[in-house]
Parts: sequence; C-alpha cells; structure tokens
Amino acid sequence: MKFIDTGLEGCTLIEIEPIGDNRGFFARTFCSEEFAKRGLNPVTAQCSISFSATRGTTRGLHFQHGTGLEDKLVRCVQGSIFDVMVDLRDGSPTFGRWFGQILSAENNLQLYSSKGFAHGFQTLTDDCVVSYQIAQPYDAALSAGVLWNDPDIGIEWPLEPTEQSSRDLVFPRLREMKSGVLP
Ligand SMILES: Cc1cn([C@H]2C[C@H](O)[C@@H](COP(=O)(O)OP(=O)(O)O[C@H]3O[C@@H](C)C(=O)[C@@H](O)[C@H]3O)O2)c(=O)[nH]c1=O
Repeated sequence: MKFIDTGLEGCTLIEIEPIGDNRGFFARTFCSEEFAKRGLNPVTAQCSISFSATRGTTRGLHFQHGTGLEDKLVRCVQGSIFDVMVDLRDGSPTFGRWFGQILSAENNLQLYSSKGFAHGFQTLTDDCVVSYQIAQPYDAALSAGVLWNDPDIGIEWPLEPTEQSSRDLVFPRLREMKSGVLP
C-alpha cells in the first residue's frame, strides 16, 4: 500500500498494490500494522456498503458529532465516484478546505480521513458500490452533516446531482454551524 499526502493533514490517499498472476490479482486494502505505523486509526468497528443506481447520485456531506467522530476508509468497488473529504476541525489550519479524488474499481485508490472530516461523494457511473471501513459504530443520534454545495466550501462537483436524500438537501452551511467539529 502506498500512502499519499493530500495536503490536508488527517486525510490520506491510499493506493493499493495488486500482485497479479495468471488468475487475476491479490491486494491488501487494509493492514492494521501499516495503518498504526502511519498514525491512521487501525480499529475497525463497522464495515458498510452503499449502492447507487444512477450516475450523479450525491451523498453527504456527513459526519458524526462528539463521541461518534469517525475515522473512515472509503473505496469504490464497482463503478466510479468523485469522493470528497472536508476538514471541519476547529482550529485546523485547513478548516473548511476540501480534497476530492476519483475512486474507481480500476484505479486502486482509497481515501482515508481521521476524526473531524465530513465525507461525501458523487457517482460518475450508474450502479456504483461504495465500501466503508469505519473505526466507530454508527449512532443515528450523533449523525450530522453540512450542506453539499455550501459556497464557503466550494466543492467542484463534476456533475449536476441527480438523486439525493431529502436530509442531505437541508443540512446547514458551515457558517450556520455553531462551531466546527472538535477532533
Ligand atoms: C450510515 C448508516 C445508515 N444507516 C441507516 C440510516 C438510514 O435508514 C439508511 C440510509 O442512511 P443514509 O441516508 O445516512 O445513507 P448515506 O447517505 O449513504 O450515508 C453515508 O453517506 C456517506 C457520504 C458517508 O460518509 C457514510 O458514512 C454514511 O453517512 O441506513 C445505518 O443503519 N447505519 C449506518 O451506518
């Protein structure tokens, strides 16, 4: 696995390194020892997947509050997505900045963010499957979000959204939040 700096401390791009042979390939997508060595949380409390049928489906931007703050590893295992992490950490020198990266079943890239980031993505193909590995359990009571198109964040989404949840459309803007998210 290669660990690649994104310019946002706490957000790391990870390139998996497939070992190919006559059958196909084998690759590690996670290794607790390597994660711990690089300061990434090696705990896995939950693995989840989502399926999005339509290109342009946009999910997020999500985070959990307080004790629910998440360390999250995201991978696209079918199709292709534009994946985004936003730094919401109070006092962070990169507060409010975002990092976006295309993740696909083919490009071998995964995106990791530590506590205090919001996450969202947009599907670039139909029939996308996104896989998550998260260090904390889901807690609906702590689940929160910030508006996907907040102009103060200014994410350059590649497509006009097609499908979104009603909840995602009414999240507050960054400037309406009382404070950022404390890691
Ligand atoms: C995230 C999540 C949702 N749910 C339930 C709540 C709801 O009934 C249904 C769909 O939830 P959502 O609408 O929140 O699903 P979705 O919008 O796909 O939520 C996901 O978005 C991306 C951007 C992330 O970063 C993920 O961590 C997660 O927040 O699944 C769980 O039971 N466990 C979970 O971990």
